[in-house]
Amino acid sequence: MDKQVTAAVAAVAGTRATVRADGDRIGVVLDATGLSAPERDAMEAAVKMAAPGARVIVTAERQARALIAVASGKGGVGKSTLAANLAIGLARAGRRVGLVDADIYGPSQPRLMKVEGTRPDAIEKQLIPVATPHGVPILSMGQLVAPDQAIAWRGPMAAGALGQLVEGAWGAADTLILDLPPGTGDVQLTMIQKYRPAGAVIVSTPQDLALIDARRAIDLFAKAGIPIIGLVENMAGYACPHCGTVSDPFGRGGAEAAAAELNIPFLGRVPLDIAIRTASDAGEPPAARDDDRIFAPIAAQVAGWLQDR
Ligand SMILES: Nc1ncnc2c1ncn2[C@@H]1O[C@H](COP(=O)(O)OP(=O)(O)OP(=O)(O)O)[C@@H](O)[C@H]1O
Repeated sequence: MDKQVTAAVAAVAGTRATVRADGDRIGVVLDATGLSAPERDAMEAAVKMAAPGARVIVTAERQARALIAVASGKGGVGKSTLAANLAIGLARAGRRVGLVDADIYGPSQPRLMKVEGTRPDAIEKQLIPVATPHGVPILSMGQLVAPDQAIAWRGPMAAGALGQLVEGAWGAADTLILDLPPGTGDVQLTMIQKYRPAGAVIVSTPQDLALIDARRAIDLFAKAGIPIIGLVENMAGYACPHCGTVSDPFGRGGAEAAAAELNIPFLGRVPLDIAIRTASDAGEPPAARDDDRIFAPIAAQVAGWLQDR
């Protein structure tokens, strides 16, 4: 296909346009979801200019897009790591996934997804998600502010910026993973109420304290009427970097027992493994590897949940 035409169309319509061969003509499918009639007409005209003679089809159905919140009761438990790996795992399981990094206090998805330093373009103020090498486009708070700038936003500002991310030009994505800020304060509650995720995945470490925090996170979703998809126990057991043996310095089974007690599904354990940290820091989350046996089963359960709901 004519690469120049594809590039010219992308320049005016971003990810809203899909260019394909249509017999001996070129066909462009334009997703006008969310555009006003004048905006849609203007974009259609621009695409026709960019691809003279092409058949342009404008679609505007609302995508049935499921938003999945990844949350934790406190910071540093591996919520962002899980969100990145879950997004990649779901994409590998056949879903069209986008990743929204709403962690205003420590947006780390650009690094995890290997697009550090990128900034999203915008069309008519709508942000265009940034493609990543892992097949999961992202929009991150980290792309909207300088990396070393402390983000101490008040609730309404944070919610406004998050709106721009969630309402980006996600095109055909059927699933959005939302990496929430840690904690259970007003910022989180506002976000949950405003964007009403289809379900939530809670991340906790095995320690009692983290579990108490996790219970608070579960409570927050329960209050808002959002179903809990399940609990993931991170840093569960220590994987020896030399022999691979997993030991349990913090005990074993606490999170699983807590999940049973709270009547929510237990989605699995992720060991504390230096390889997970180094791979994630290098922008190569383990879920992107064919031999991943840790995140794939967790993603499969979330995919199953999405299918059955
Ligand atoms: N299972 C694991 N094994 C080893 N290191 C891990 C594991 N999970 C997360 N980490 C590391 O722990 C650190 C914190 O993880 P991460 O940023 O995902 O946590 P978070 O809960 O999102 O934190 P924050 O509160 O800053 O948003 C990172 O350096 C990450 O690479």
